Amino acid sequence: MSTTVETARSSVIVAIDGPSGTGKSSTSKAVAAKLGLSYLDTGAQYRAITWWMLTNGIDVSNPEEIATAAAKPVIVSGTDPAAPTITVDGEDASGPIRTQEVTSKVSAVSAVPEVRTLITALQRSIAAAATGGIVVEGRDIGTTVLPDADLKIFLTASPEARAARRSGEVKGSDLTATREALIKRDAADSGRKTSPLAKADDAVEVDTTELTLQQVIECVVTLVEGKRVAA
Ligand SMILES: Nc1ncnc2c1ncn2[C@@H]1O[C@H](COP(=O)(O)OP(=O)(O)O)[C@@H](O)[C@H]1O
Ligand SMILES: Nc1ccn([C@H]2C[C@H](O)[C@@H](COP(=O)(O)OP(=O)(O)O)O2)c(=O)n1
Repeated sequence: MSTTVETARSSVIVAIDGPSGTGKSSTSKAVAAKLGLSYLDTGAQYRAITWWMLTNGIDVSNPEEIATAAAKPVIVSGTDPAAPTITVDGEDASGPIRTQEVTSKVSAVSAVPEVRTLITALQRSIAAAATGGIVVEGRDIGTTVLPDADLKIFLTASPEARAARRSGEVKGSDLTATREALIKRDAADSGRKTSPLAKADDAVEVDTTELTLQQVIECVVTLVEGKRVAA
């Protein structure tokens, strides 16, 4: 029997954190699909609550207003890595959560402690329900959400590489502006008081600057399989 099949049958929990554009989503989805695990994009949940705030007239520059409204939207994440979904109050939010407006406001909304408490509880319940194992990606998964994860990975890459990857996704985008926006968001996410973007002490750091996506996927699959063999 191959180790891949054995791994797929274990209920391994993998936490993948890191700043924007390091390859968390692409890597997590591919690793989960390859090993038969569920997949959770926690950034999509913070984007979803931000989108709800913006479309419901909440002043997102006012943390008290955000805190008061935080429990109102019902956010549901589908965890199939081949077709991850996200709905807010039953409505498909996968498109609207990727707009520039949401991207520019998500750090402010996700810094509010009441928002984090609610979303963290949601993430833990999804991970607990994934009896076949799960790959969860975000900013504070290894440090706060799932500190007992079987494997923690912290992806990094140079700001230049990350900006080039991100601008490659949007036709006609300005590389310098993309780089500046990434650095600004990283600073906000790393500098907030409540569970900031950080590497857990026991996380394996993988610098993806000079690696292809395929190489990163293979590296993480090998690390997951290593955990399975060691267990
Ligand atoms: N190692 C890599 N080399 C080149 N491009 C990559 C690499 N990893 C990811 N990408 C590309 O960079 C973009 C951002 O990746 P993504 O997985 O969304 O990052 P994150 O979730 O960390 O923000 C995507 O278009 C993806 O295909
Ligand atoms: N676990 C998480 C995941 C995301 N966030 C916040 C901070 C991030 O800037 C936003 C958006 O995350 P997302 O992973 O979608 O960001 P990118 O794919 O890197 O653009 O959400 C968070 O605070 N904690």
